[in-house]
Amino acid sequence: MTAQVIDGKAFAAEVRGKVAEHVARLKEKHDLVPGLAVVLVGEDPASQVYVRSKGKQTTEVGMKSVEHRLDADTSEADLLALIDTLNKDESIHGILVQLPLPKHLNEDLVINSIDPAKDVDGFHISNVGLLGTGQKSMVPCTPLGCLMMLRDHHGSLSGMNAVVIGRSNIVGKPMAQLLLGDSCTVTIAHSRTKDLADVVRRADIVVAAVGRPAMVPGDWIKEGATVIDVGINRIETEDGKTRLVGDVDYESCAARAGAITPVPGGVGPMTIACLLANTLTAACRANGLEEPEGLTA
Ligand SMILES: Nc1nc(=O)c2c([nH]1)NC[C@@H]1CN(c3ccc(C(=O)N[C@@H](CCC(=O)O)C(=O)O)cc3)C=[N+]21
Repeated sequence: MTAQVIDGKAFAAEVRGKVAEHVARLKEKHDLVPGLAVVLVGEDPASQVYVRSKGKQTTEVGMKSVEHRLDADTSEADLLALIDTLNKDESIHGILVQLPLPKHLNEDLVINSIDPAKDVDGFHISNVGLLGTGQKSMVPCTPLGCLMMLRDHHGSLSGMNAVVIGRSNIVGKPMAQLLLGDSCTVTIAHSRTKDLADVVRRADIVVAAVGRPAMVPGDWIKEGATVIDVGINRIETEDGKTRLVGDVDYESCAARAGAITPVPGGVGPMTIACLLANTLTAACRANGLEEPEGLTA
């Protein structure tokens, strides 16, 4: 079998098209422009990749984009003061603080100071609790993007065996919650999981989110399974250049899977599209307006 390639780049463009349409309607009918503020502290390289396309795409769909770049040695008090200002700013509906933060800043404290209604990353403890209990929340962008691709490919996910490799708060855990919400039988595997190969071999859906280049070989994949590769690892090639690879060994996994997301061009673009979708959702909720369909969990 050769896997169908799930084109995240094309799907993300479709999602952005829907967002743009809805944004245009909000502007026309309600004179409302959704606004997204991104706060970047210091110069983490992974965050740079992300910020590059993000501001451009935000304005492309007709939303307001604000960027706050702070020095790496910014104090916690100063960062909290900025978040407080953004919380109170009615033109801002979404606030994203780029992670990781420099070590002297308490990440949990900072994230939990964001107004949960503006927490477009879905990382605030209130949103985590709402998602975990099946209530309306802001859903983390990467898992939301993965869910959209899975729903698009399969229709219903009900009863499928899903294995999530990775237990991070930003991908693994919320991904598992979303799959559970769609009635999958969910296993969360991680670095200490015994017989990981056998666990993965049972999966109809494999979501790899560990951050280790090509750590899932093709012979772990059940024939016909769907493989969602969340990893974005920059590795050095023999000729001294760098290249992006995922957490799964693409060639060997594609040879066995029914469908697979590539890296780049898979989950990454969907993450940004979902950030825009979440900002739109937040703006609608803040104004008591109908939410866009198919852009939330
Ligand atoms: N609070 C917070 N929320 C985040 O969502 C967040 C963050 N902090 N910090 C940094 C990471 C990184 N991240 C990426 C998203 C999309 C691509 C993406 O679109 N990648 C392209 C490739 C880009 C390239 O070519 O270098 C792709 O996979 O096709 C990459 C990285 C979001 N992050």
